[in-house]
Amino acid sequence: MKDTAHTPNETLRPQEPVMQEIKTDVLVIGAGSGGLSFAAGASQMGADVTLLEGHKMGGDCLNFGCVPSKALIAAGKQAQAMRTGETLGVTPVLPKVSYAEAKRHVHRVIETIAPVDSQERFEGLGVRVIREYGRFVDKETVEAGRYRIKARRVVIATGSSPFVPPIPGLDEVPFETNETLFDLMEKPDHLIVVGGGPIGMEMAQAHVRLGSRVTVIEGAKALGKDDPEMAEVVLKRLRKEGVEIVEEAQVSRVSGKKGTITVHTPKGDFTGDTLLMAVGRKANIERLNLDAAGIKHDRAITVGADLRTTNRRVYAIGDVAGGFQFTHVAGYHGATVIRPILFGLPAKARTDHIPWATYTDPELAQVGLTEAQAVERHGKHAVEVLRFPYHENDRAIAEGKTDGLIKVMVVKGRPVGASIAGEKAGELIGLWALVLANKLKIGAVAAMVAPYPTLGEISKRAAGQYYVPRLFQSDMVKKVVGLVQKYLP
Ligand SMILES: Cc1cc2nc3c(=O)[nH]c(=O)nc-3n(C[C@H](O)[C@H](O)[C@H](O)COP(=O)(O)OP(=O)(O)OC[C@H]3O[C@@H](n4cnc5c(N)ncnc54)[C@H](O)[C@@H]3O)c2cc1C
Ligand SMILES: NC(=O)c1ccc[n+]([C@@H]2O[C@H](COP(=O)([O-])OP(=O)(O)OC[C@H]3O[C@@H](n4cnc5c(N)ncnc54)[C@H](O)[C@@H]3O)[C@@H](O)[C@H]2O)c1
Repeated sequence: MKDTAHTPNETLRPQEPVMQEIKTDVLVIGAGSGGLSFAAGASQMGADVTLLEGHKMGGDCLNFGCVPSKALIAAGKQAQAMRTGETLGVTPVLPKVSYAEAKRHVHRVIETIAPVDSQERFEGLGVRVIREYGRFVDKETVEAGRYRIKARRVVIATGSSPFVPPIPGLDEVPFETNETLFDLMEKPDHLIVVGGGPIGMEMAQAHVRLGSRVTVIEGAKALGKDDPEMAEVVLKRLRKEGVEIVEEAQVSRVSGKKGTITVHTPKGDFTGDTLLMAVGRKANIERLNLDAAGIKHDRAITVGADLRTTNRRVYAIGDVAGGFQFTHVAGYHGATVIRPILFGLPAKARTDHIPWATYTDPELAQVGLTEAQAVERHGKHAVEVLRFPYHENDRAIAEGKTDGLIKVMVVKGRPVGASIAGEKAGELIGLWALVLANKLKIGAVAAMVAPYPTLGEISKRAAGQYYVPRLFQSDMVKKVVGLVQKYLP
């Protein structure tokens, strides 16, 4: 026998990995929308940045979220365009849909965008990228694989994962989440979606358009985070396209097996061949060992408006910080913490100017307060609600996209919120996000000249409503005009 020089103890124990120490200005944990935004900015401004990613570069948005969902929605939109158009003189046809090809489109879109979020790109920017999960071992040290990292500041950007509720029977049936759905290559015959939030409704419409039967089971109200009047515009269209939407139907039990799955609710039992769970998110905090670093958390990490945790050296941004869960919010958080971390200057993240959009057709978009929130915050008498419908917009009429409306909530001449349901609502809300971000008066929008004929004119027309009672229904204005006309040469 060869070599018996080691002790018996050593033979039993695998060799300890040699820990490599790293000292860095900033350690970023998580390479999703938030972590990457921060890392790109901080490294280009001269900071020594180390970035940990345990799974895929780009995080949820690129791999399992915004990007694949919008790509699949695009396939559904194309199929729907072929089914419609009779009123425009174009004979509709029944589209031949290859679900697998639509999914290949999804994967190609991810691959096309992936280089922007890649390890190579970030290393090119000077970021030290380590492909490991990180966990705190004390207040200023994080371990990741064979690395022990000490950082002056830490940014936690570990995002969120699909929340799977403890519904009886769910552990015994196969189900999809946003992490598996985009790899499913076989078209569901009957997709049961549990959860009528943005994920559920976007995927419900994409699937019904691609030829699946779809039932959405919602425990409360579908699209319940939006203004109900605006949400109804979308729900009406989805129902018209064949999506069955069952509201106030909290799922009590799930039963069945692969291919035949039944969801039991107080409103009845619903059976399909594929189940998608889309009932919200849970923050990715389990692996972080937050207690070792003195970082307070409940379901998400506790932060103040400055995005600082209870450990003063550590910040939390994006989905893991609770609050709004959107890619643009994660990016905004990343940009916000650049100031304190790189320059030692104070910075606070605002929430009053954050827009969001749900990419159903028609789209649903919001910034600031909804009508109900504005009334609750400012009182019924202080809030003026300006409205304008799509069916009075010439471009919408020309294109046959007349479902929808805009509502703008104004307090003392300043918009505090805007809601749009209709064609390209996600694009149109940008103007109102600018207004709210800069606390502009409604007059700024009324003074804008919008090109004719554009959907964007709905914003100007809504703003114009502010002046209708003040100019067109005012006895005083009429008196002044009468007087001036009397003496004007
Ligand atoms: C189906 C779907 C559609 C969506 N559509 C939109 C949309 O259209 N528009 C929009 O604005 N938002 C959308 N979102 C939300 C958006 O994806 C998230 O808000 C965004 O990705 C959050 O970014 P983040 O940086 O906080 O986290 P993530 O993007 O989730 O990134 C976190 C990263 O951290 C990594 N990580 C976790 N723990 C550790 C650890 N301990 N160590 C190292 N790495 C770790 C993860 O692997 C992940 O890569 C959608 C979400 C879903 C699920
Ligand atoms: N277009 C976008 O920007 C976009 C798209 C998708 C997701 N997202 C982000 O991802 C987040 C998560 O989306 P989501 O749709 O999973 O969550 P969500 O929390 O917005 O909606 C989940 C829905 O599931 C319902 N629900 C919960 N438990 C249930 C049960 N047992 N039975 C029946 N219904 C139940 C809730 O009442 C709720 O309406 C969103 O809040 C959003 O921030 C954004």
